[in-house]
Amino acid sequence: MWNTALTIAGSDSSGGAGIQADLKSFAALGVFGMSAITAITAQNTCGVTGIRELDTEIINDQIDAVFSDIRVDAVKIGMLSNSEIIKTVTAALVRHKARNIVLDTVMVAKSGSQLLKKDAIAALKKHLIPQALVVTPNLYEASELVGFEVNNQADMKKAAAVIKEMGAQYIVVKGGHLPGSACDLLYDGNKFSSFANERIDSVHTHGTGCTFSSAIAAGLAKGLSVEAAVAEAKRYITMAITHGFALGKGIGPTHHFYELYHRAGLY
Ligand SMILES: Nc1ncnc2c1ncn2[C@@H]1O[C@H](COP(=O)(O)OP(=O)(O)O)[C@@H](O)[C@H]1O
Ligand SMILES: Cc1ncc(COP(=O)(O)O)c(N)n1
Repeated sequence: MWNTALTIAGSDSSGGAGIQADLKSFAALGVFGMSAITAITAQNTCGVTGIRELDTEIINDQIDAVFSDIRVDAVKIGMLSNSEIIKTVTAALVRHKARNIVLDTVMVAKSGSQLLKKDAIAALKKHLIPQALVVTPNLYEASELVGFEVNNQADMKKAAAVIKEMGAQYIVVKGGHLPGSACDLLYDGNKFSSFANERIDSVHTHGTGCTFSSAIAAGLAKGLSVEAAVAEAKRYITMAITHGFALGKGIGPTHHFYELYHRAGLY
């Protein structure tokens, strides 16, 4: 019997981030992946050259089609683009009593393009964050959510507590953009746990946030606790960045082959 995960996110034509990174991560971690596409981006390793948001009817229909037929063990949410899409996705997830929702608060691509309209941040806070089991903001996203700068571990703790108040059950503030070790902070409302790894000196980090949040969803789909799913996702993203590669002329993608290594006893 397969464990399943649904990604609700944008498409990245270059395959490094978005829906494509999510499905690759699910497959590498042994989970059957499904998708509901919110927006199509024309994108490569150098940047985003076009965005088309899908209309909310077809977004809703994709989610309904999956839930009305298939057991969904976890849901990963990525690029949502605007507040109407946020409201549609939230309503569908509530209607279907979706479990194990991992919300990656995607706002701006590493190459600089806006993937969530600024005026949609309020909708994210009001509608979707309260439905999430785990929210995974990076430093910039955490700061946009809470309204103050998040630049160090102390700020990360303060931000996690504020996001917890918004209604999420667990918060992982990602420290990938801090100098020094790559240290993420998990907060469950009571205690903080750190997940740290040596920083990998690589420019090929296109899709790291997508990969990390999908790996958490894959762990939850397989029945792991949140702590164990975050720990496994941290190992997975570290390997995926270690083996990231120069595809194209810009920021290359992470590499997804954890399960093969794992099965071969190499990791
Ligand atoms: N150079 C790096 N070396 C090791 N881990 C990294 C590196 N960059 C990011 N990470 C890790 O990748 C995950 C995604 O983080 P981050 O890059 O901060 O997110 P985002 O893609 O949303 O900006 C986190 O677990 C973070 O610690
Ligand atoms: C469709 C889509 N979703 C998410 C990201 C964020 O990924 P990154 O921050 O690595 O650019 C992206 N670039 N494209």
